[in-house]
Amino acid sequence: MSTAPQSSDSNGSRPDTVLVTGAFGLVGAATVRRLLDEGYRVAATDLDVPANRRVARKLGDPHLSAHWADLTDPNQVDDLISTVAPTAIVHLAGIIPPQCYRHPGLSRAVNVDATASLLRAAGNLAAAPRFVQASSIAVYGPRNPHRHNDILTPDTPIRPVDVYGTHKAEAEALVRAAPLEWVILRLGGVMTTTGGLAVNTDMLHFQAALPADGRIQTVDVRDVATAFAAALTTPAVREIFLIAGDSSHRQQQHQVRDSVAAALGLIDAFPPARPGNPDNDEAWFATDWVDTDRSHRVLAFQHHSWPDMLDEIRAKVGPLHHLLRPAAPLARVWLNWLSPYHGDHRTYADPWNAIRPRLGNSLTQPEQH
Ligand SMILES: Nc1nc2c(ncn2[C@@H]2O[C@H](COP(=O)(O)OP(=O)(O)O[C@H]3O[C@H](CO)[C@@H](O)[C@H](O)[C@@H]3O)[C@@H](O)[C@H]2O)c(=O)[nH]1
Repeated sequence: MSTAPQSSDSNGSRPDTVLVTGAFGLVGAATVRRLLDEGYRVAATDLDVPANRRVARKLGDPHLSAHWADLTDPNQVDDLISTVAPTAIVHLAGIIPPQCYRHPGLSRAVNVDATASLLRAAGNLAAAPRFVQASSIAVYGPRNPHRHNDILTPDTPIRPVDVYGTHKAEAEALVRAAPLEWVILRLGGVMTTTGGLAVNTDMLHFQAALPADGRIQTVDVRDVATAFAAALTTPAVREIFLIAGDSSHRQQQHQVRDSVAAALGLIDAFPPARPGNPDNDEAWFATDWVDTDRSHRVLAFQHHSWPDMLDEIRAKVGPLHHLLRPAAPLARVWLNWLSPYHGDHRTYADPWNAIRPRLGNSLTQPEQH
């Protein structure tokens, strides 16, 4: 059905068939594209929904096979693994914020239990595949920039407090205990220049809750894909890597959304966001700047700076920019209304409590106010 992938370089053997889970999501589609471009045979699995079928059709490639499966069903996982018999697995399937807050049970089923099923089924193969796990900076928990002068490293103690970070930390523990070669990538704020970010009212509500001055290190999804591809052959196994963009990606939350909106033509569309409370270490979101020296040295993935991403967005929007510009004041009124702080005149952001009425309790650990 397909030609054999190119042979390996001197660093290690190149996996024949790579199974990518969550293959038609934001990171998944970019990773599948990258692996196909590098000559891999890719077995892509995701939920059988129209949006995923559309992405699969767009990616269409003789070296790509789509396998529709619900990974929360251990029988479907067993069938998938025995059918594909992958030589490596890139495990991206996940439920991310804010959906995981609305559906904490589903989040556990996908982010933790499905990981356990995949590891168990992979362990039953004659040759255990390498397992590359998508994790997140969220495992470190809330980060008050007024308290922490340091940046995150793989050795910074984890302290997840929300559903997402807690489930990702549990999944990491399962992967680390498994008797196979593993690599864990903890991702920063993944961004794209081509659409594909799930921007909906829940997301805008959630974004508005975040402290304006919270630190976040963004990264282009294509660079994330490069990191996952490199993790398939790196000799540095049983290691955790932090994946974020170069120093131009070290930003505050408000800078990310304001600069993307401006690049789209929606200048000043976002009402001013609230600052975080310097005296409350818990009332911050679980993002920060990270040390990428080692990950970049080993995985060589940083190629798209933040200014370059904004230039690309501007170029793609083109003349539509002029049409969007007059819409900015209207967008501002709507976004103000969507904010969880609408009509509340306190000074500081209080993200976990602010999103609770709409999205439910996002915490697994009690806050210490
Ligand atoms: N097969 C299968 N796929 C699932 C399941 N649940 C979710 N998925 C798929 O998992 C994909 C997740 O993609 P997105 O929602 O677009 O998220 P992402 O931004 O690509 O998230 C990636 O990065 C996160 C860190 O930033 C990771 O936490 C996440 O696991 C993923 O790698 C989607 O295509 C979704 O259909 C399931 O039960 N079975």
